[in-house]
Amino acid sequence: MPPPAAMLLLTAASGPPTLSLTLAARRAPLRAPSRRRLRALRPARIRAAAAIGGEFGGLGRRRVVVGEFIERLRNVLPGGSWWRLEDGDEAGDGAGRAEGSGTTAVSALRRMWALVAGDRLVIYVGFASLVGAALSEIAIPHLLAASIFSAQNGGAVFYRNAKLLVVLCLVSGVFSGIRSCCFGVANMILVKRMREELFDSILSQDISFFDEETVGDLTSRLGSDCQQVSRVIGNDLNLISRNLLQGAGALIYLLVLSWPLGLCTMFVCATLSAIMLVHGRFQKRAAKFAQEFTANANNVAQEVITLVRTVRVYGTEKQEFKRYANWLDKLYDVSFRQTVAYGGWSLSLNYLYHSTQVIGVVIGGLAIMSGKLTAEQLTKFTLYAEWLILSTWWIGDNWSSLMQSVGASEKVFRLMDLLPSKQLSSEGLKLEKLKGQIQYADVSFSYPSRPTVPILGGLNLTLNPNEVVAIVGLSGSGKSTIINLLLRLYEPTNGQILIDGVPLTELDIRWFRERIGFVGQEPRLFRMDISSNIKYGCPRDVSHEEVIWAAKQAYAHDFIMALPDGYNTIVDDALLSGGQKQRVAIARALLRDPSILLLDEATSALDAESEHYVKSVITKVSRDSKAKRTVVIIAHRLSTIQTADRIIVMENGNIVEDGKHIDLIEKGGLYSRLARRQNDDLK
Ligand SMILES: Nc1ncnc2c1ncn2[C@@H]1O[C@H](COP(=O)(O)OP(=O)(O)OP(=O)(O)O)[C@@H](O)[C@H]1O
Repeated sequence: MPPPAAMLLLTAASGPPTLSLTLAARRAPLRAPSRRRLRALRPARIRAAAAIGGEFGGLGRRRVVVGEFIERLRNVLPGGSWWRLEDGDEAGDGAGRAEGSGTTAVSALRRMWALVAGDRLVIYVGFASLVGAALSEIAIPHLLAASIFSAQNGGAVFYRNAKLLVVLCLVSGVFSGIRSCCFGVANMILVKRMREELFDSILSQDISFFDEETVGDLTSRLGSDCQQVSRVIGNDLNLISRNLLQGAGALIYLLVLSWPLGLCTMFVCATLSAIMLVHGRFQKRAAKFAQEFTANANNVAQEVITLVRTVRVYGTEKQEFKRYANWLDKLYDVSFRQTVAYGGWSLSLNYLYHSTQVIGVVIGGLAIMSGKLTAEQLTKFTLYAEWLILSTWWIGDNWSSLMQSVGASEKVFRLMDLLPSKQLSSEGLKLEKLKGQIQYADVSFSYPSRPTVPILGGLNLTLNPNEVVAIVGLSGSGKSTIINLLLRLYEPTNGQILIDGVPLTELDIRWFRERIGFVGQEPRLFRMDISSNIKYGCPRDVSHEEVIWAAKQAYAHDFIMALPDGYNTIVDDALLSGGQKQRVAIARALLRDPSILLLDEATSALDAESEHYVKSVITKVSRDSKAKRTVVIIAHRLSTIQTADRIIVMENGNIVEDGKHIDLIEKGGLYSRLARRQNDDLK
């Protein structure tokens, strides 16, 4: 029997099933339930008995052992605390978040239907084939028994039955093939749409959303959670419908054949269905926990692999392995309970299945002896009873799998339901020309993830068109935040930003961003060739010559030409030095020919010579009389901004000085102290 899906969740995202199962098993040897947990769960009554045992010797100790055993037994029996996943056990600390809104199977299926409704024809054909296959299959046991017993008498009836059997086998085979194919296709469509919608929803969230969500969590939702849902149509619904039809057919046949025997079988099936519902509900809850633990494990893996150089240098491999293995242990724990529950479900099935056969043979045998039933009828009964029980089993099996998928779909749908960032959905103004005047009017701001920490308090600042303004100040004083607000990555909590006199919130944000060139503190590159990295996001078509021009302006051309494939060399974040990445980012910004150029520590990773050249390029570009632009430069190295028209000095989210280099030096305030310290450092 297949392992429950939770055991494979991790695998779906990160490797072949066997590998992760082995890993999980190696990390956490079989244990049920853990002693540590049982000790924690042991009631005060037993602890008191233990104390008494200490005082009164052997008899007391034996009572404690028996008491412990009974308590353990109660915990692992159905309804015991071991099955209550929400309790403060090992699974609990990460799973508080696993508690969902309680999506029901019906509402989850309705959502899934909405995703595939565009291709409903495939599903209709699948269902039609399903009915065809089920009807032809349901007649097979009847014909089988009839053929065997007609063979005793020989002759035409036997040959007719045999011919019918062949035809039915063929028909059911063809219909089954079409059914599997159609449901498989529908399933692929479902997963594809689900991933597309989820990715689209994630991409359209406000930036503050990404301050709170982790990459591992989100990729888990896109990877393993969507994969888990992928079995819904292809497997679960398909097989549940088929077995419902076949089971109903078998039940009607049994009741017609012999109603007392039919009722007996019905009773067994009702018991199985009740167990199935309880089991399904448990699997749904467990799936949410497994999903949460998988996401946490993915988070750790993602973080550690991204920061592998830091891990290696600080020698924390073992520590990180433990952090990862800790989540695997939790995943193992919950999967272990799922497996035990599955075992209980199989045990009930086997027991009830064989009981039905025994009851059928005993009651049927008595009926044959009393002449109320023929041997042929009893054979047919046995075959259909078996069919009915197995159908119920399949329904139960797929029901629990369906519940796991519903559990996994909850978070996916919740993410899909998040409203997109307003700035992406609203149409705004497009000015005839962006002159480049920027005005911060009484702007206050706190990051949404830390709403009680004020970063800017009533900032008033006007940058004139074509002005080159440098912002300096101590680390953490809010310099980058000013740029983040201008880029509308965050919205001010108070006040507003005006561009050419128009509130930034009223402008079409795409139009505005197209006119901005931005080089961040730690520019990141996409895994594609250098030329595409330079062209990235450029709102107009650009020729290769223009790309080379921008690269030359940013002093990137020489190092690019030294790479194996020149401009066609595939690069990513790890394949270039910090200074090289910065130069590519500067080239990217210059290629846009922006009206506003924002440079946040754009020269911090450059060597002295490149910095000198890039500095002159920035000065040249910002003073280009043909292409006038407003330039905002954030810099720690004050030598890079001495020629700026204005220097703004920030301290604790406020502007404390504003003027030209020479004036600020003479003033003897924070700027001159910073400049002096840097000069002293150079001596
Ligand atoms: N996404 C964020 N969420 C919460 N707080 C943030 C976020 N980004 C920055 N901060 C906080 O806002 C404050 C100002 O940060 P900011 O990056 O604007 O400073 P800065 O002057 O540019 O610093 P540096 O010169 O070191 O880059 C800091 O205290 C920082 O911890």
